[in-house]
Amino acid sequence: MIRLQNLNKSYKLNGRTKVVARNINAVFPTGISVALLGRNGAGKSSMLRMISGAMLPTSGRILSTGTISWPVGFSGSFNGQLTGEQNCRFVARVYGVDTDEMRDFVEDFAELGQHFYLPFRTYSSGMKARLAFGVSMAVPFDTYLVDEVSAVGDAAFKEKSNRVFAERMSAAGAIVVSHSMVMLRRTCQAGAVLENGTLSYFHDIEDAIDAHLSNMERALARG
Ligand SMILES: Nc1ncnc2c1ncn2[C@@H]1O[C@H](COP(=O)(O)OP(=O)(O)OP(=O)(O)O)[C@@H](O)[C@H]1O
Repeated sequence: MIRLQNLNKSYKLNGRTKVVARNINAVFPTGISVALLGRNGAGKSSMLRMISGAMLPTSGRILSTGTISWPVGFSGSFNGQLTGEQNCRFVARVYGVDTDEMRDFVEDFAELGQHFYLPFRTYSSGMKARLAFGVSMAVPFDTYLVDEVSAVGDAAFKEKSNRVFAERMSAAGAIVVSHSMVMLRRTCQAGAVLENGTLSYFHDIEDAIDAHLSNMERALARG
């Protein structure tokens, strides 16, 4: 369970204040995949960054009874001088995963060939994304945070990514940000809608999508 307690977050930019969380109190239950919906700029990525611990709220707390991933597919923490394989081993040690198992899983999943043994800085963006997705899936978290990663690669690779993610979801939960309702319907049972700093939680993904679409229509009508 992830509990947001009196959560506030605002940014100050060029003398203007943007509020993305206004005294939010909410619970994301354990073992459920929740879509995080909201219009562009509503604060979805900010919310995921706060839940992952990468960014602090302005005030309030986020409490969790289980482990939470970094945003799935995020490759910003890899060391460019280390090979893909060495980065894997490093992450395995940090998260207490068997290093050989992690290496074998990621090598097989990411399909990087010899690049797996070359420095990460030499990778194409697709290779980086494949390594990052593989490493994310190799660590068993209670909740995975997913920010708009439509799987990279060809159709077969996408199919494999979806399959592995679905396997992880059988024993874990997720908070998923995506503008694709197809992807969210496929992945999530529940939904939370962020609008003007307020978060509304819906146990049924369809109710969340309805609320989100209504917000979009209202915004369009306002111009
Ligand atoms: N570091 C920052 N400094 C100032 N403003 C920021 C910062 N990060 C985000 N913002 C602003 O906060 C708001 C929310 O951004 P965020 O990326 O969390 O929204 P989002 O819902 O994920 O958007 P999108 O759907 O467009 O990806 C936006 O108006 C953005 O410009």
